Amino acid sequence: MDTVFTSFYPYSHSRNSLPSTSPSTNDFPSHTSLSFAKFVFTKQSSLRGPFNSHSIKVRASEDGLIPPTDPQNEDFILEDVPHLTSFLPDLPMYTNPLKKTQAYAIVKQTFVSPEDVVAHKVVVQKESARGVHFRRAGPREKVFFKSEEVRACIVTCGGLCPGINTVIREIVCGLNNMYGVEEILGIQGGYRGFYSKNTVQLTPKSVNDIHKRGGTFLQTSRGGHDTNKIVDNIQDRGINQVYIIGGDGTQKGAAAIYKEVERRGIKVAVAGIPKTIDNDIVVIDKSFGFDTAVEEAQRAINAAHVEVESVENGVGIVKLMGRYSGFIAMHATLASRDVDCCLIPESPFYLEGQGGLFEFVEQRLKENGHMVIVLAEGAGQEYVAQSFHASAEIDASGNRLLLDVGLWLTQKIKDHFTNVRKMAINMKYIDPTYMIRAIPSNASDNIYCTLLAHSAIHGAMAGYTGFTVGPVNSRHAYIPISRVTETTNIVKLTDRMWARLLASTNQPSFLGCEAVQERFANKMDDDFHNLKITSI
Ligand SMILES: Nc1ncnc2c1ncn2[C@@H]1O[C@H](COP(=O)(O)OP(=O)(O)OP(=O)(O)O)[C@@H](O)[C@H]1O
Ligand SMILES: O=P(O)(O)OC[C@H]1O[C@](O)(CO)[C@@H](O)[C@@H]1O
Ligand SMILES: [Mg+2]
Repeated sequence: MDTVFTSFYPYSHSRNSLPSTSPSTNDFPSHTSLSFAKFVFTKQSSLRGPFNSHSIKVRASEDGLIPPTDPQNEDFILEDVPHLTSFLPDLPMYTNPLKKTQAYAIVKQTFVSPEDVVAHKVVVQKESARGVHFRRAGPREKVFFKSEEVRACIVTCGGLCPGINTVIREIVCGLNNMYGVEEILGIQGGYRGFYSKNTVQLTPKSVNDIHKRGGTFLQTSRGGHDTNKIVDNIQDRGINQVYIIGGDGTQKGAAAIYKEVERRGIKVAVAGIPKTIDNDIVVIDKSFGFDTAVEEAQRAINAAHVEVESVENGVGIVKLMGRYSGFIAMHATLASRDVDCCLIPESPFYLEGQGGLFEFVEQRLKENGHMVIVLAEGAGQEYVAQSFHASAEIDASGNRLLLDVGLWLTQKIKDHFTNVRKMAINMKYIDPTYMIRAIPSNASDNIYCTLLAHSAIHGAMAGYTGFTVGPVNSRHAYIPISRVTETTNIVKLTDRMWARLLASTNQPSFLGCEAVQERFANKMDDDFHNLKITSI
């Protein structure tokens, strides 16, 4: 049976208290300097997901490496992030200047222990395996950049999201105030800005109040990722820390940049900060700006409710963002209490017949005289495509462009009640799509953005690269980029949250129809997401 060894400590216990002379020699273990690292092991059969580049896989018998016998650590997995020393083994390291800064002068425990890890799953049973862990984010005692040597850049890609400007501001202010970094460049207009636009110099002064505005101070774009041109540009400009803010597509781009940097063997730390209004990035608890968007969605839902309760047989439809993941719609519905029915991409629905949407609308109109439907933009796309005979279009990044399910549903309900039921209804369709993401972040998202920015800075300064930061069970962690791009976060219909929504709205689950049941059965397995994407 294969045994998997994972490097656990960047340096051994005895080496944690390194002399404060700087630069010190690098004693980071490379993949081969196994004697410095403590290993934990697990049986390969118990592993889920791919290994990142910092996991070490060896056959004990082939390599003659016998793991320390530690029954306590059996089944403990560290999904570690790459480090610059894995391809630049002789990099010098320095004492972290943080302790000398105003902010951290009296902090009791300034540095995160290299032993600190964050558990992926916190609900366990007595007999559970210890499972997957990520390296805890935060400042390290030793850094791999001298402050005056750092030349950082920030880029924002993909769609907007509340809080992007806060992240930009806090990267600039954090680098400057905590590490004394002066050279920070803004890459304008997304990935293509690396090679097609001039950079802007970012200072704490120039970004001082950008967090009060929505959007991105640096502008954004889709498409235009050309890895070679980007890395050429990074080299030409002497950039050695790259902070990349964006969604799943952006993180894939960040992984490609990291790999090319590693191939060229240049000292450049690549840090990803996950951004997605749809909350569709896996592993992390929640994406920044999500709460703000849900809050803003309340205004649209409230408007719909006011409109429909003021007329006879009022039916309100509110369309919210959510390409493949219905989190915004689900959370906005749960928060509002004015919503009668929530339709999301993950949950199939049908219109006609017993247990269908038309029947439910009629029932609610009879009971209450009005009703509100919240609709995620990605819901029911296959029906809309059939009705409109539309061909698939994609954006510059290759994302499928969605058809307007809100308009489609509005028309379907109108037709049904006017022509079939001969019943007058008052339809109100509200489409606040961009309004919920084009606003500044709320108070809690602002704090969250600050933590993300700081975690990214500490990680890059400590020499980590090819990582994404984010909270895992409320603790910020460094997560290998590949881990957050391999799959997409979707609402699991089998989880209690969706059951809570159904229990709150008392809407039909739409499982009465045979065709839906068949699709639902397919969706229940882990491949649901892939099935969904290809089927629409
Ligand atoms: N597989 C990939 N490899 C390299 N770059 C990619 C990849 N997918 C997307 N990108 C690049 O990442 C950038 C953003 O991608 P995309 O438009 O899909 O937005 P996103 O980051 O997923 O954000 P959002 O959640 O707002 O859609 C684009 O410039 C695109 O070219
Ligand atoms: O900004 P664009 O290109 O119109 O894209 C909108 C899409 O971006 C997102 O906000 C994030 O992926 C989706 O919810 C939405 O479908
Ligand atoms: Mg995306």
